[in-house]
Amino acid sequence: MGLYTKLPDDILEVDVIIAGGGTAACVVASRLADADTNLSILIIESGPNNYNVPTIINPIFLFTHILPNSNTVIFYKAGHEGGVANREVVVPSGGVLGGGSSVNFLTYSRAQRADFDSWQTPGWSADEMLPYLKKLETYHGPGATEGRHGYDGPIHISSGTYNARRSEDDFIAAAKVLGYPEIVDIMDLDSNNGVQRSMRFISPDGKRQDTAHMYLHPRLNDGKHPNLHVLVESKVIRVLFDNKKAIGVEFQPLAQDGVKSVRARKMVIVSSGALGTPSVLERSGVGNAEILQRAGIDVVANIPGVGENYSDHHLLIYPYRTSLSPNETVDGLVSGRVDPAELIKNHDKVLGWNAMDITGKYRPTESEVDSLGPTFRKFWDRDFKNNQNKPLALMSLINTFPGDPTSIEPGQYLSVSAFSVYPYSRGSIHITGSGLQDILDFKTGFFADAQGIDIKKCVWTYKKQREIIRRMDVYRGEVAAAHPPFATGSPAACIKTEAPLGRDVAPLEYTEDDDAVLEDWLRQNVASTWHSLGTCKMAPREEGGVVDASLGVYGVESLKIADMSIPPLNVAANTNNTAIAIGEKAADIFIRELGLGN
Ligand SMILES: Cc1cc2nc3c(=O)[nH]c(=O)nc-3n(C[C@H](O)[C@H](O)[C@H](O)COP(=O)(O)OP(=O)(O)OC[C@H]3O[C@@H](n4cnc5c(N)ncnc54)[C@H](O)[C@@H]3O)c2cc1C
Repeated sequence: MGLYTKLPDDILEVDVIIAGGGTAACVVASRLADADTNLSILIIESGPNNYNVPTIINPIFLFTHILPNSNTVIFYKAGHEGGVANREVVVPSGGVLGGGSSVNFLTYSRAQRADFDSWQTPGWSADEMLPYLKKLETYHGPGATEGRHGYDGPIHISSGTYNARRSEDDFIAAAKVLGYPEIVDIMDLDSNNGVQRSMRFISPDGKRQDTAHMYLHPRLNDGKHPNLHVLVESKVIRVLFDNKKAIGVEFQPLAQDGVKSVRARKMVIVSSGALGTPSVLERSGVGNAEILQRAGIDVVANIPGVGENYSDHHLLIYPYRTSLSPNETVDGLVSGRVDPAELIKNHDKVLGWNAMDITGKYRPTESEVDSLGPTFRKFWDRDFKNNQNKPLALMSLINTFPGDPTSIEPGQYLSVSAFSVYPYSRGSIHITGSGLQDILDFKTGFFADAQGIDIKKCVWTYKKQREIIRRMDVYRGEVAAAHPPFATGSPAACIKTEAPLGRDVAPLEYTEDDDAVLEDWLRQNVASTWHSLGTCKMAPREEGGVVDASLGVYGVESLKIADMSIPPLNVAANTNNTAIAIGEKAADIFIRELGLGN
């Protein structure tokens, strides 16, 4: 099998090197390997191998990957930022073979039609991306709109082996009262403003559908791809150039002293993720000349867009007390009352669950827009009002308390993971020195937009999700410590209740003081949704672009980027599906340019 922790001495040169072995990279490598089995390909991944690791292949262990001692994610730490009450936000990102697809929360979510179209790049419109969205999947869900899904691709999309039907039905009924109907397939690019029973990156028999297991490992193991090589536990330092042509990479094996290098005859593809790719480029001399010179790097190409335009979604998770039973949440597992080894031994059906049974895309009513003030109204009218395809927020139902279980009474909890989309604020990530050990200058930009629109979106989202949950039969009050500290006596204050409030309960009223408390709390608590993107955007060079429509880096030759660095604008979706589709599209482009296959 061509998977190594130390590169064999006889591999000095290959045709194609892929720097990073994450979500998009595994797709690109596999499709290139199929197109020509003689093409030699080397993936270099900084994280460990993921093959058959129980916490990866069994969806239920999803939360373990973001624990502080995790060795499957990279924690990118930002500096102190005013928009987030001077906190240092930490953004986890995939850090294992398979990248984010191997550690993520497995929610299947597709971008909206308007999102791909907004990129305004030939070849990347929604109609042009649909074939790739279909090619990647075998869809087992209910499809409302004909022709929108694929039925013979590597990634199985299904509802998995388990769900908590009572809370699922309850949420759907509560959301309906507020004007958000159940939509059978909200992921068809065109549907919006409703809720769906979750489809997941889980096969019908309960296994995670990451791109390493579904694309790469089968080819490494089938004996038919002898020229496909994967080096793990080795970090790419930089791309090597001959004049302006990319001819290889320099890398640091984590368990060995000394820097190594390997040459690429035809192409180098950087696929280290939106937070990893910019530093690889900058250490190679491709980036903003001033930043490079400050870091002591010789400039190969002055491309000021590298590391700029960072965006994410703005996440808040709101927990609630419930009347659910132990088999309807994963609180037992998260708090250590359930033994994971027993679940595995018994092939328990719960292993194939991600504890998130509902997803949804939501827009405010016109009167809710008015309640957010005249500046918000101006932006809404300009960017959303007449484009019914664009939601303002996405929300998922999580069947657990996802924080520190010792901070709450043992019990059964529900949480809403709520994130606003299309952020106006932008951040950046840059190197400060030439080595891997030099800290990165990372700004998330969260809530930094001058007009304060991004925080208003989260104000609306907070109120909306709370109204839905208050109408659920299983609702028993908020977990007050994880909600804004509204004044005692305010109608908005958190409550405990022993009985449901009913679907027709009157909406909560928020005073100006409550709104101030809410905004302050949002700044202190907003977090990453792990949907980093945009740091090497695909756009004209004079508009801050880093790659062209064929993913070629401006100013140099034979250097490509294929990962979530390239979307110029954000998408109203969890981003894994878009990353895989980018991998599929990139592979087609590279196969054509390399003259492979037919
Ligand atoms: C905790 C978490 C939960 C998420 N939940 C969901 C979800 O439920 N649904 C959804 O749709 N999306 C989700 N996402 C987002 C989604 O998984 C990512 O957008 C997607 O995986 C990004 O793919 P990528 O190819 O751009 O980068 P990645 O998959 O992150 O791949 C980059 C790879 O490069 C490697 N690397 C970095 N630097 C170097 C270097 N210098 N040398 C060598 N290798 C390097 C990394 O280790 C990584 O494996 C989640 C992400 C995370 C982290």
